[in-house]
Amino acid sequence: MKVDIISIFPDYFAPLDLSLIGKARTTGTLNLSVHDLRTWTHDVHRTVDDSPYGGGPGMVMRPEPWGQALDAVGSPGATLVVPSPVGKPFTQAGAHELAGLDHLVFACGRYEGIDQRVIDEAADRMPVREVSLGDYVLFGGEVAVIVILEAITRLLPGVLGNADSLTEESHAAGLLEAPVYTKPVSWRDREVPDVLRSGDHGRIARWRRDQSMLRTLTRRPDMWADYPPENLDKKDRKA
Ligand SMILES: N#Cc1c(-c2ccc3ccn(Cc4cccnc4)c3c2)n[nH]c1N
Repeated sequence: MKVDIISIFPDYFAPLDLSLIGKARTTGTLNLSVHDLRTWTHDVHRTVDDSPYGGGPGMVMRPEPWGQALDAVGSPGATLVVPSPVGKPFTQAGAHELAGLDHLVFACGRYEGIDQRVIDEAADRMPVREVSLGDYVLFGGEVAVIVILEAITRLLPGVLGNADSLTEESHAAGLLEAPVYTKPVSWRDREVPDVLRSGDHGRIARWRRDQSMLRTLTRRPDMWADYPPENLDKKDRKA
């Protein structure tokens, strides 16, 4: 997968050299490039923002640098992903959709956002996905791109050592994950549930499914209302 990120803070993405994303870059699974939007400015101050038409607080990102950046970085198979407070909520299903694409271009806005004409003009020549991480306001899109890119990269072939980690993932099945435990078996007078030490894999699977359902019911009634998701195999539908 080819990924290009355009930002006025390219150093924000230094963490993407670490851990499993860094390994995915080294192995070639992820072909990631980060670009400084100011590359496409031509004034001495390398200006990327200006005051908003119609007045109002803050500044807006100018369209010209973005237009030239997308011209330079885009490709016939590219999809533009724009983190935004007004975007569609980003979900695991959205991560799966993006993980199946060949080329993603992430546009990291700042200030009060990017001139709307950049999004509209881009949509005339490529798919555009405006996505939001949640109902809170960040300073810009960079943190969202790191989150989105991590969710996507986990789904790419060969990135997660144990492929079962993906197939057993509860979010994919519309539930929250069950609690996890490791050694020691007793810690500060708290014991690992006996079932997890029973060696009875069927019983363990049922316990984990029950815990996932209980957590989802009590913590995420919105998810519970949609459970089971349409995409769930019939074999997984039994309680
Ligand atoms: N994804 C996502 C986001 C953002 C987000 C993303 C991109 C930009 C670019 C600029 N801002 C700041 C800003 C813009 C408009 C009004 N108020 C503040 C951003 C916020 N905030 N919250 C999320 N879940």
